[in-house]
Amino acid sequence: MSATTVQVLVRRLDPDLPLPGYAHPGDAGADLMTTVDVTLEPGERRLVPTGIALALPPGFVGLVHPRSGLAARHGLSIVNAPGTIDSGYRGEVKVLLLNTDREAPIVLARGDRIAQLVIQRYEHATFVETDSLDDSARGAGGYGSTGGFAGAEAQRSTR
Ligand SMILES: O=c1ccn([C@H]2C[C@H](O)[C@@H](COP(=O)(O)OP(=O)(O)OP(=O)(O)O)O2)c(=O)[nH]1
Ligand SMILES: [Mg+2]
Repeated sequence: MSATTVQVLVRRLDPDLPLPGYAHPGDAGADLMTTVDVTLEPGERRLVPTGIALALPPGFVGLVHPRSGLAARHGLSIVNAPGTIDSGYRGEVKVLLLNTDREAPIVLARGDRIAQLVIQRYEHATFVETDSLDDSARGAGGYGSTGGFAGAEAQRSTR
């Protein structure tokens, strides 16, 4: 079964690059490209233009996610992952890339696919103030209250 589709108007600010596209029919993310050549030194971050501006319909949000292949192979990430593209935003979509590698620079060329845009529906809440919240199984437990990973437990027991 394929996903439902929503029409999104796109301005190509850089007409020589293609529209965002899905690599496979079942993919959640449409790949975004850099319009510029960029070299990120180890630890460096850079706001990179994608050459597109969107008009997402009301009730939809665009989330800019890293690409896992570039993350695994080169350490390329996104500082604010996932970036939020509001439906009212008409400016250029940009990606705040980060080279997490400690040693190697990451060299990107114009047209390289640097991130992926996931388009989702969202809800707006009405925030209703109250003095007490109902009980739940989790309660106020968080930040590792259910345990960590095996290595962390082993480290603790040897201290
Ligand atoms: O990765 C991103 C994140 C955001 N934006 C654009 C679209 C978004 O609608 C706008 C504002 O983003 P956000 O609300 O995350 O940033 P802010 O720091 O809260 O800025 P603002 O005060 O403009 O809301 O910036 C991008 O192009 N790429
Ligand atoms: Mg904001």
